[in-house]
Amino acid sequence: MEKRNLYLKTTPVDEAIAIYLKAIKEIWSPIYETIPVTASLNRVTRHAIFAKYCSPLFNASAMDGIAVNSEKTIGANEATPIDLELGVDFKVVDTGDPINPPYDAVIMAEDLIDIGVENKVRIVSAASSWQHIRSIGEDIVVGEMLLPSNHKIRPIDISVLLSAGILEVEVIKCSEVAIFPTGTEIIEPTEEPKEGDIIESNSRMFENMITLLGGIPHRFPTIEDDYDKIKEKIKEATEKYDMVIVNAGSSAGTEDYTVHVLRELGQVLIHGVAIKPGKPVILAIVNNKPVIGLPGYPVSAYIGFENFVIPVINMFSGQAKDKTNEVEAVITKRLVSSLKHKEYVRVKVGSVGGKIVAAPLARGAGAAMSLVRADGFCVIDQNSEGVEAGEKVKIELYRSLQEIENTVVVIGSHDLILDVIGDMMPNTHPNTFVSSTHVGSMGGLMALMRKEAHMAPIHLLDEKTGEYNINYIKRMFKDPMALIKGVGRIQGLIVKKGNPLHIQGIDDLKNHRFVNRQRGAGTRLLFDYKLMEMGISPDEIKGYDREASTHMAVAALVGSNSADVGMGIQSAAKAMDLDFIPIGEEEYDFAIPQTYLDLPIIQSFLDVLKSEKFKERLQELGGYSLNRIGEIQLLREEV
Ligand SMILES: Nc1nc2c(c(=O)[nH]1)N[C@H]1C(S)=C(S)[C@@H](COP(=O)(O)OP(=O)(O)OC[C@H]3O[C@@H](n4cnc5c(N)ncnc54)[C@H](O)[C@@H]3O)O[C@H]1N2
Ligand code: MOO
Repeated sequence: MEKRNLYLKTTPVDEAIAIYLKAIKEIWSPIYETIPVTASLNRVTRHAIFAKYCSPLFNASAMDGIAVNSEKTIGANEATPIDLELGVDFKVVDTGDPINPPYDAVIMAEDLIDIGVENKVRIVSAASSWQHIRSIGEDIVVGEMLLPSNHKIRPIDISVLLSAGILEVEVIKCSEVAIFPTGTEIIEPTEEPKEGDIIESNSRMFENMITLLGGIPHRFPTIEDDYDKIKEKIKEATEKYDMVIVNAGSSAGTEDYTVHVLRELGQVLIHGVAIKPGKPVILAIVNNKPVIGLPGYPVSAYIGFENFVIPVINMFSGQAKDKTNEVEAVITKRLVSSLKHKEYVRVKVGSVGGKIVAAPLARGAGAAMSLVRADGFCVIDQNSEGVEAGEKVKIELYRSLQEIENTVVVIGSHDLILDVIGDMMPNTHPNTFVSSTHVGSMGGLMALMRKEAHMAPIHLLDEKTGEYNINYIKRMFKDPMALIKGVGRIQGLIVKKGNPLHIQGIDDLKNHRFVNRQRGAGTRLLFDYKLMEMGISPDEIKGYDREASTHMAVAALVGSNSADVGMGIQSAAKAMDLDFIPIGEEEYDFAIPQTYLDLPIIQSFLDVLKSEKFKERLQELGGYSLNRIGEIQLLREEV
């Protein structure tokens, strides 16, 4: 067997970065360059910059009107107006025109009275000297400091520098960063993937993160898992660039060569940091340049970049890391974390009834969508074993609090209609958003009880009455509740295209591989109801205990031949190009406390739900009936 890098010890995050930055400081000194001011946006000044010219450059009229000598206007009033003559007593000026002796004041055009005599105007109040004149140097005086050293240049700074006669500026050179994806399984996004292939995506993320930081990325083609090739490319890059990122191959796989190459070429200061995701980070110095190995999983790669690449680029550009926006929130789910690492849990954040709540998203290092969906991170310190549901936690937010407050928090059963509403809301009602988390109908009602959501989309069949939703809400809630009617959904069996196993109904499931929904999901209840009606025992269904958590997940399992059949909605089958056998129609509605009904964001949500455009989009998806959509049913009178 080939050699693996089994690393038993990981370094705490703060210690790792301190060791690394200290080592870089010893070998690095900043490089400067002089560039035109016009091209200096976001660059960082080396020295303080002082004005070469005054601004204004001369005494200038601040208004359109006439320039006068104020002495000649003394005594003017309604009873004793004064008439002034062009060329003798005044000169016509526009805003910005120079004002020179004998003139020392400007009267605005609208304060002049036309007396019908050519070249004459009348005034009925005196002008004070220097009125409506911007005097020389009023804004900027020669020699004044315009910008300090180590200042990041903004658009207004460029304008002021130019006004003060500065054409060039000495700035810190941008860091040029080489990026190397590695891995024999990695293909270009334009190639057709075969089994085992992974589409290259991380280097594009790094490239853009570097650009946002003001660096210059140089992204290279993927290097296959070949020791000598990796070695040659890294060595070459350290001769040309300020920093090198090597992606993947950082861990313990038999083809994870990065750390061995870096040990041969230079010095590996750290391999393995107490961070999750992101553990196998490598911090090295080769040829007096920092070389960072980031793990291959997208979330690990992102978090590794945030924690280790950003501090180095910021050090190079003399900048501190942007302060993260921190808020305190109540965590909606228990999070267990090991004392072995600091953990970055991605969360969705909402503001419900004056309380900020954070719902954890998928924790896997490969779950890139958790980063896309997240509003922030809940960072669990290395010395903490986790947090209990309902505990207060600190969240590093990367959306504004205002956006969070304008977001309808929807937790419950998933349906594609939530994605459609989420897509439409910000367009039809600017600055309003929908965030939806999928935990099944019962999970949604529980979240509503804990006041962690505004509404819960549910489809819960009462097995006794055959009625949907209402009884569950009445039974569970003391507070006055309402039901916003949603859609009728046709539920059925999702089977492969062409239905090769000739499945016609629940009767036919016995010999096939079934995939069920999770306990508490409405679809699961309907399935159990149907089994009961038909007198079939769950034991007779192969795969009854195999659970998927969304309709789309069920469809994906059938589509990939990992299951023969599953129960779900027609739109999921359609989206995956599968066949569908209808079993029954269910009511997918929104449970909501009555107190939230009048909130402006809920009103916007209702507007979208009732709009023609929304109905059109659902018709395109198919599988829905829309007779009562948007109707509000109050379930208990308010007390
Ligand atoms: N026995 C052990 N195995 C693993 C350990 C460990 O401690 N012992 N650590 C795990 C952890 S934690 C992580 S994180 C991963 C990181 O592994 P590598 O950095 O060596 O990365 P690969 O194995 O090459 O790839 C992981 C995954 O990411 C995909 N990938 C790689 N490059 C890209 C890219 N440019 N764009 C998109 N996706 C990429 C790759 O195909 C894999 O699926 O190791 C665990 N294993
Ligand atoms: O460090 Mo790995 O990223 O935890 O999965």
